[in-house]
Amino acid sequence: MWCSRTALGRLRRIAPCTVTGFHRAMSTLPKVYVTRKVPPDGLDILRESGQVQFEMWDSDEPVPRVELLKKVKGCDGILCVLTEKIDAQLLEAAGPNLKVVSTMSVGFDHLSLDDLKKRGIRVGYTPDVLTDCVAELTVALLLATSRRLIEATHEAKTGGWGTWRTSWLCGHELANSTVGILGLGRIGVAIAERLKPFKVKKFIYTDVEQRPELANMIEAEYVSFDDMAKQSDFLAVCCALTPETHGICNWNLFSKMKKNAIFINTSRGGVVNQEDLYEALSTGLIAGAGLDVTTPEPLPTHHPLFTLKNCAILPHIASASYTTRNAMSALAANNLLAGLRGEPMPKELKL
Ligand SMILES: O=C(O)[C@H](O)CO
Repeated sequence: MWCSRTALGRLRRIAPCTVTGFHRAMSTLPKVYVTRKVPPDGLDILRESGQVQFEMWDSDEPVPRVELLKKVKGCDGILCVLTEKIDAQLLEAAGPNLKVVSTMSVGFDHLSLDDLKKRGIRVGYTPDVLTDCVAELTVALLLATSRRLIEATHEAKTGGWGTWRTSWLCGHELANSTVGILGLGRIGVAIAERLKPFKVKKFIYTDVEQRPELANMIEAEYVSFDDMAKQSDFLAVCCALTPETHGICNWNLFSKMKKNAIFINTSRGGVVNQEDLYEALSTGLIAGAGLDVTTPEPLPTHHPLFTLKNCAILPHIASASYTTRNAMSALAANNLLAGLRGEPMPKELKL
């Protein structure tokens, strides 16, 4: 249950899947469209601010594109989630009033930054508030993959559990291992901090440049991309999806990795070439993969990756705790309001 002082019931429902703020009648206030039912803390902030009139797509399903294009017309601000493409077409539909786009996500690959910049539209996002939650899930996924937990519970439930056997369901342990981090930021550091007590021998990282301040926090050594591939027993992908990182985890990477290596991705599916990953997993080139993100999402149930025992797939839940999702919605609302007031946002993306 969401931790909230204000339930959606306190908002006025005017049509299926649409909720408006109390201030809608005061038509001089900036107009905002909220593209998804967001957790209550953010809604409370918008409503109690008295600074905006807002309308929300009151559903857990994405707003249809046609509806979205209609609804953003004339808006001063948009509060969106990662499933909405904020591109030239949408900005054109919104028109010249649009000043702020606030996304309830740390990732921003769904935003066309060039088009936003060209139009002088400011962008808010939600880093930091989800770091602990994402790091926690990444560690859980890494352990579930390396110790084959999903396979093991399946065996136990479906009669595969015979007598105790010497090498049945053996996996790989963290003690004395080398953990590689692809893209060292706040989340990479938080993952390493959580893994350290498991007696990891060495942390290494690679990035477009060295990050000494962050690296010092976890005593991580900077290595080249190839060396990270060659040395890592566990490789955690933590980089943002950009044109530079698109498909960066491909055959070139997997073919250099150790046979016992475990590949973990909780960033974006687009950084991985999934055909190459399938090949690497199915031929034993690497030992296993844990994915919280895929392309597309949802990944169709007939996708070949689902047939592999050594591939654990989660439905993009890294930030899914009640506390974190509420904090993300509150930060997204505060970013939006600050942007509309023309003030610095708590977390603004520099364009
Ligand atoms: O970008 C984000 O915020 C995550 O992927 C979803 O929590």
